[in-house]
Amino acid sequence: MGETGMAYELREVSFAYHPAHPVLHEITLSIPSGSWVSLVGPNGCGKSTLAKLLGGLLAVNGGTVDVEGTPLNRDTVQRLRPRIGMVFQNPDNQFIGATVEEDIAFGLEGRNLPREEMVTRVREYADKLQIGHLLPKHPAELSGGQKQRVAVASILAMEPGIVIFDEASSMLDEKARGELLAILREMKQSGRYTMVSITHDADEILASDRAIVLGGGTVAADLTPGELFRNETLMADCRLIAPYRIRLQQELKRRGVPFPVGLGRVGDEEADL
Ligand SMILES: Nc1ncnc2c1ncn2[C@@H]1O[C@H](COP(=O)(O)OP(=O)(O)OP(=O)(O)O)[C@@H](O)[C@H]1O
Repeated sequence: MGETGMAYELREVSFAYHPAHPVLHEITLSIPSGSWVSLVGPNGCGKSTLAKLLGGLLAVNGGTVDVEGTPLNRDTVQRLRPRIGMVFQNPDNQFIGATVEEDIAFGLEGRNLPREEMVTRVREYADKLQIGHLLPKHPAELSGGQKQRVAVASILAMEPGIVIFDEASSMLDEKARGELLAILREMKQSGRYTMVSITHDADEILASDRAIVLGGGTVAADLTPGELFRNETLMADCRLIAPYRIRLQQELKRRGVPFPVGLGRVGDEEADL
């Protein structure tokens, strides 16, 4: 039931939409069960492509993607796909049902669950995502943030071992983005999910365990969020802006001013900024 998340093992993964233009070249990478990885990099470097390979929406041209020791391929993809949830950028494109309740139930319909269990599960995940009161609503009645919470509820109701967020918060306002981040943090804390998020949001990166920087079709860097934020070249390449407190710390250090006690630091790894 995905109680501890499912691990990824990528070996020399290559992919091209057109043979003349390779996008990813021999990527080797481990994502341990229950960990949360941020995938960052310049525009067009292949983040979404890698997310689709991880989600089984695209097939590799070379190498292997193992999910919990099973290679993701034509023979296994049907079985593994329901264990891998994906949340995309545009909340409108993900709504399938006529109501929130139908939308969350939709993915469960192929599972042959007894009707009562299905209703209980829809209610359980709607409550977890604090959208229980929205169950009878039509998508047109919801805000972008509410629609993204429905998308997450629909996926979590399937009890996946892996959830991939592809710029899931980028179309949301600041409040909704904060709410989605709180959900991601809770998911991480539960230990039930392995998570991959493609994001430009510094707070989201900071909340993850590790940042993988894609560049030149391969893994250009694999480091902690603190290390990434300290690396001004990588930050600029990836068009990322560090969280405010870290920028403040850096600016004070540049000017030789000690960081004021009591302002708090962002994670232990920032101690030597
Ligand atoms: N369906 C497609 N057919 C052909 N080429 C594609 C397709 N999708 C993406 N590409 C190309 O593959 C490369 C990688 O695109 P991808 O969307 O994976 O990058 P990305 O890092 O997610 O970009 P962004 O940060 O702009 O979202 C780009 O050069 C893009 O133009």
